[in-house]
Amino acid sequence: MSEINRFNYVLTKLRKTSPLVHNITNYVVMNNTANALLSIGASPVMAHAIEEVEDIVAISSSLVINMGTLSKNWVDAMMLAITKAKELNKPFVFDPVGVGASTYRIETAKNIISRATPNVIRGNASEIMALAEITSTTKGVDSTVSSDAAIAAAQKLSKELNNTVVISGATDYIITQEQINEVSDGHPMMSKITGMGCTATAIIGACIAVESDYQLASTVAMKIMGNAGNTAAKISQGTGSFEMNFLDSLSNLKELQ
Ligand SMILES: Nc1ncnc2c1ncn2[C@@H]1O[C@H](COP(=O)(O)OP(=O)(O)OP(=O)(O)O)[C@@H](O)[C@H]1O
Ligand SMILES: Cc1ncsc1CCO
Ligand SMILES: [Mg+2]
Repeated sequence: MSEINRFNYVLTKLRKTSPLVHNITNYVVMNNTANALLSIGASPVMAHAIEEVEDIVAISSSLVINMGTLSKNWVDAMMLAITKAKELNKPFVFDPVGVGASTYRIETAKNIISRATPNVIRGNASEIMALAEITSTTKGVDSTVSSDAAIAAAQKLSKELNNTVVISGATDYIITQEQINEVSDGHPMMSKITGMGCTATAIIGACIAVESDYQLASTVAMKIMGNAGNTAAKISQGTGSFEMNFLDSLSNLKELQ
């Protein structure tokens, strides 16, 4: 099977099975993320109450942990959810939003990773470099370095954790010890709308729910982002219409190119 056919096979599986994806994510992006998951054909649930996260993990096909807007109760809920996901063998993806920007984020990211290894980690270049404890200049939640600058950091992380590490940017790198996949689709406008990275992570969550080759699943997710971004950019006047057109493009995406 050609590479693009393998990608489309994963997309078809996603649309056919419509997996329930459990998100513990941030206040900023919660609505966009849920709509993006629905648009691509997955079924989102946003749930962070300590009282219910274990039950929600149990009925979901994957878990997305995003540390965009942290506070104590949310972190406690994340830890419970991660433990349950590992116990039940459900895949989980981690988005270390803004790690490096504060001691709290650094400590929380460390605690999350040591609770159980995320099957996939997706961040921008600054975040991946900070996570790999390589000197970085994280400024808030946006990246200050290009994605290729973080490749060595991602390889180090992936080797230590034996997982898939995704660096997003103009070119996305989807990295394991064995292989580096690259996706260069997409449009610069994508970095001008908040939460596009969080959407990428959530779509990785949807793909790992249906494909157990997590590097392949993550590559498909970044292709989905890139294809929809390309299509949306062609018909958008600016970032506002781009955001709306991006959802249209996700829902109308027939086949990955
Ligand atoms: N210059 C660019 N050209 C093409 N695609 C891009 C560009 N910059 C970002 N993207 C795409 O935008 C999406 C988000 O990546 P980005 O690295 O901006 O995430 P992020 O910094 O974590 O975003 P956020 O924290 O706002 O959610 C990815 O799918 C990536 O491929
Ligand atoms: C802007 C912002 N601040 C915390 S989370 C978030 C969404 C992008 O990650
Ligand atoms: Mg981000």
